[in-house]
Amino acid sequence: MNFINKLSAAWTANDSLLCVGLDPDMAKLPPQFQNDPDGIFKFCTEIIDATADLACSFKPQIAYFAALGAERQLENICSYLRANYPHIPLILDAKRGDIGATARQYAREAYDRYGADAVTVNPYMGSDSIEPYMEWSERGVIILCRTSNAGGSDLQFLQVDGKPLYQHVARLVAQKWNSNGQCALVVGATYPEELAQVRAIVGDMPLLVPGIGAQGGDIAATVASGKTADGSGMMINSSRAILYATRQPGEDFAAAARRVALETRDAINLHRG
Ligand SMILES: O=c1ccn([C@@H]2O[C@H](COP(=O)(O)O)[C@@H](O)[C@H]2O)c(=O)[nH]1
Repeated sequence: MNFINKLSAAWTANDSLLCVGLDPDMAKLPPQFQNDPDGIFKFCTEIIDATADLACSFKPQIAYFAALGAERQLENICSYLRANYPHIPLILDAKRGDIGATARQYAREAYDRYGADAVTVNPYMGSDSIEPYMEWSERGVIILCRTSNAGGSDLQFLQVDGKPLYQHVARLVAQKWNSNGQCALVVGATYPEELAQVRAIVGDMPLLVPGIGAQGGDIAATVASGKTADGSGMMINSSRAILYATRQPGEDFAAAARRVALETRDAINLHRG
């Protein structure tokens, strides 16, 4: 099954637009994992087991693994996801961007090494930097459009022919790059007005929407701005707010993660119509 169909099936199966982000920060892990050479794997797989029935996707952010030399643990987490939850899309958040020959290696890393259903990429280097990913025609290519950080405005808001650059990216992807129907866009929940603009440009294209939870994006405004006519169309990501949800010392981290994932999934669903 291709990425878009798998995502659509997961929206329905789990009645969820929630993407659970896997950003394991060693300093924030429960103490039992901190000196364990397999601690990141154990932490992430417990989070996955606790939230898998509430999520439409999982999104490991590669920097949290690479910074610690923990790529092997990321490989094992991806294998675990594919073996135990093959119906839930795995999105590798890598934000890659390079010339075609190098991009092909990044695509191999995401799709072959990690077995990701989709990978995030940066559009700044243009179409030939994106084309290698398209050769994996069943996999998704998720392109940065209007990112959730304040500094995203420095370039993404530059006016080009009377429109902000992020709108040109949305139009370019929807009208040209998405010829095989495998593209999605990243649009931050912190900018609901721009999210609505992107939705108007791209029709039903899926959007990866980070920025709720720790970044403070408003769930009601996000859903109202980004949903498609059938009340879906988004993978709304929350990472730290779920991973580090314990409120009291001694509280079980996985149970706390499940509690927040459930609250978030249900808060999103309240506004889907
Ligand atoms: O515009 C973007 C693109 C990607 N991200 C990534 O999403 C998560 C957000 O984590 P939280 O803890 O929920 O804030 C993280 O992996 C970012 O690298 C983003 O935030 N904004």
